[in-house]
Amino acid sequence: MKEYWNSLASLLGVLAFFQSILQLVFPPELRLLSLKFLSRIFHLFSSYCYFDITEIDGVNTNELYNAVQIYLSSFVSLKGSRLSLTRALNSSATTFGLSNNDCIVDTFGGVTVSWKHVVIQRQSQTFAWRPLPEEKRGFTLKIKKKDKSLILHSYLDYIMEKSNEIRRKNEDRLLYTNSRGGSLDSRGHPWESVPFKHPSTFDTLAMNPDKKQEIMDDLKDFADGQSFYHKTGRAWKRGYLLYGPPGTGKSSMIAAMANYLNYDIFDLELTEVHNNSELRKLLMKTSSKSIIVIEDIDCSVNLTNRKKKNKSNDPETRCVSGVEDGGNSTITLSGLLNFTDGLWSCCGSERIFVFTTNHVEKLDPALLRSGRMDMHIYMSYCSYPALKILLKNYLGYDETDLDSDVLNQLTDVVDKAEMTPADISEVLIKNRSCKHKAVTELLDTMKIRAEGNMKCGSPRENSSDEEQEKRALECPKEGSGFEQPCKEEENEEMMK
Ligand SMILES: Nc1ncnc2c1ncn2[C@@H]1O[C@H](COP(=O)(O)OP(=O)(O)OP(=O)(O)O)[C@@H](O)[C@H]1O
Ligand SMILES: [Mg+2]
Repeated sequence: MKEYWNSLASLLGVLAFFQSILQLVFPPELRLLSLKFLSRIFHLFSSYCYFDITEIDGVNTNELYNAVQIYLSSFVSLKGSRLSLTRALNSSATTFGLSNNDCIVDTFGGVTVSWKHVVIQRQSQTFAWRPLPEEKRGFTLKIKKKDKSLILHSYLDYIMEKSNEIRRKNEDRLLYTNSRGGSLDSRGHPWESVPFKHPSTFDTLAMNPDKKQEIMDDLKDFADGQSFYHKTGRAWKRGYLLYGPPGTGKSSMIAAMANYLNYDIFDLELTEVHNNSELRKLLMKTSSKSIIVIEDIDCSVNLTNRKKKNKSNDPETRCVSGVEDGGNSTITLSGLLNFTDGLWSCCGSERIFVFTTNHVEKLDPALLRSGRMDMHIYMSYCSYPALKILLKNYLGYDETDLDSDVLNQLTDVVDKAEMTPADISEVLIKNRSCKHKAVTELLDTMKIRAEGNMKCGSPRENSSDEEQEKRALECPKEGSGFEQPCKEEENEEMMK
């Protein structure tokens, strides 16, 4: 060991000697080159090697940088002496980080490695497609040359895995939005995020318990299904279509799904996306273990002037939204389908697509076919089993807490009243300080609604939930978001 230090000291002495000679002999421009050359020689003899992990790799964010930061923050608070502390807006967790130029030592598989956080000021920008951060940040990993293969193969994978685990466990999950349109922030992200705090869970969701259990089982199977999807050659993704009247819990269901699986949510505002390539970029920037949501998909469809301009007979190339200007600034249905189904949909894994609509009959069947939307979930008006959940949630009431006569009346009227869980919640919240009053007022409201429905003829009288969807699938063009070109247009096409 002593010998080693002696030889290192003499090598450094030689380097210093050469440097002073260089300063005397060489002009300044050659000095830099010669120093680089000497440092190469030094590294050649050194038993260490170094890896730089920069925050931004070209134009993209370096996932490894983020992973290292999260991984180190999990134990840096115990080992480090000078730390940087951060807390995101609305976040409930404080994050520890290494300060500028500070080092920390870690061990993996009996091997010791050293991490250094390097922050340097970026030179003033002359021209850039997008503003870059003022600082250039990165980690330098220092390891012994002989440990290179262990560290590069196992340690970095371990860090990625560990950081994902930590992120899921400690960090608030995030709700992302693309409200900024397609523009990127200084770190190259098209999505903005806030901590996701929606309290809805499957316990609080009022719906038929069997249906609820079926959905929960399906989600669990999906989340645990890595090997199944791999074995069967399927992309590890799943699509759910939630449809039903307003206030029946579609958005609450999405929140419950995210809370159940511990996934982030990417809430895609389709009207902010200008064309297919922007849509693809947004998709590429979503992370694994996430739910990608398009709410009210029928309302994202802009039919203005579509008949005149869009003459394609192919339903999959019709315009979905945006202003048409020769095809460059529109999203086509095929673009949307590729988003959920095509090759690009497989960049990343373990992702769930959820579309919601109040009018399933307005959707193009291409969107509904299985493989795209694997499960169609009808969120219905409040049924008796769902009412029981609401009474438990808001009043703490079980069936046994209710008078048998009231119970019978509720059972009798609940379906006829066709009230949404949102309507019922309103009555219960308003009277929650007096439980008895809450129940009687709810019963009265239900009776009035049921009577009204009897008089006017309920829109649902002649069709069951499933029938509604079947009808929509059988004659999708009526009122569809993707109408057939009219006869005149068809003739024009044929003349060409
Ligand atoms: N099934 C349900 N279980 C529990 N609460 C519900 C349910 N449906 C609605 N609610 C209550 O009503 C409110 C509105 O529900 P939500 O936003 O989930 O409805 P939605 O179906 O998404 O409506 P829209 O079609 O207008 O988007 C929620 O805040 C929730 O408290
Ligand atoms: Mg909603």
